[in-house]
Amino acid sequence: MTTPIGGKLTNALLYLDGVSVTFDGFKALNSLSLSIDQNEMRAIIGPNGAGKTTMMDVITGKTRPNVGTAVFEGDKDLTRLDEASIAELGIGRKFQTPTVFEMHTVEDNILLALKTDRRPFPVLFSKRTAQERERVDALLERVRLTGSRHRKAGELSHGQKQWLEIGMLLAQEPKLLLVDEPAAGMTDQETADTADLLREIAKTASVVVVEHDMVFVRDLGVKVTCLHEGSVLAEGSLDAVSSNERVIEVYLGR
Ligand SMILES: Nc1ncnc2c1ncn2[C@@H]1O[C@H](COP(=O)(O)OP(=O)(O)OP(=O)(O)O)[C@@H](O)[C@H]1O
Repeated sequence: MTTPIGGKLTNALLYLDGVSVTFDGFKALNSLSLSIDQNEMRAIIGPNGAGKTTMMDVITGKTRPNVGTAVFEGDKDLTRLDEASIAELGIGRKFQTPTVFEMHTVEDNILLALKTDRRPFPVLFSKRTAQERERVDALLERVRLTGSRHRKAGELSHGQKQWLEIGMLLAQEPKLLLVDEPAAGMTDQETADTADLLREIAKTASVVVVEHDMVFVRDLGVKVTCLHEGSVLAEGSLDAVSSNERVIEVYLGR
């Protein structure tokens, strides 16, 4: 463990140390240690079953580690908080499949996600404040959906639905955004736009992206962590990680 800094365990935004999760005797995470800085974007790669999803589950409180440290902002023990409290701290998670309100318009989806009274009736039928309108406009612009604001979310392309859901998560003003395989099923153009979008988001929040698409990971241009059998196999630039013999052996292939 590091020395406490001003009463905090670490200056990192997210700090995992020695985290293990065992399912029926099988170690899905095996003494995993990982640290994400403020405004850092990190790409997580690794073969199927490496523990990527389980790691996200630990961070969001869905799964409790058997042992280990998981701390947010230096002093918030994620292993003692439930999922709702962790979301409230500012940790947002984007699952692989987009979940938007298909029958509502794009802008109403964003409005529903704003950090205000989120019950559908007051949100959709009460008068919107000028401030809310401004926030919705800014979020739509950010996720490249201004031109589609009046369309039903169900009519959007797969890539646009992913952006809409990212916009809904941004409406919650996360400090850390966890994103699971955002490029899966996207066109090349959508994939490139998504890399741009995530880089923009990383100017104001930290982002952890789990991804198998190496072209996309290269485009992100960030530090990469390769997981294998529940712990970190290699970490560094994509060039360094992808030329690591063990990474080639267990993941990238020859
Ligand atoms: N609830 C569970 N019960 C039993 N085993 C589980 C459970 N969740 C995950 N596992 C096992 O733990 C290991 C790690 O799984 P995990 O889903 O975290 O890997 P992953 O890196 O996300 O893989 P993928 O790339 O396929 O999504 C796998 O072998 C998986 O079968």
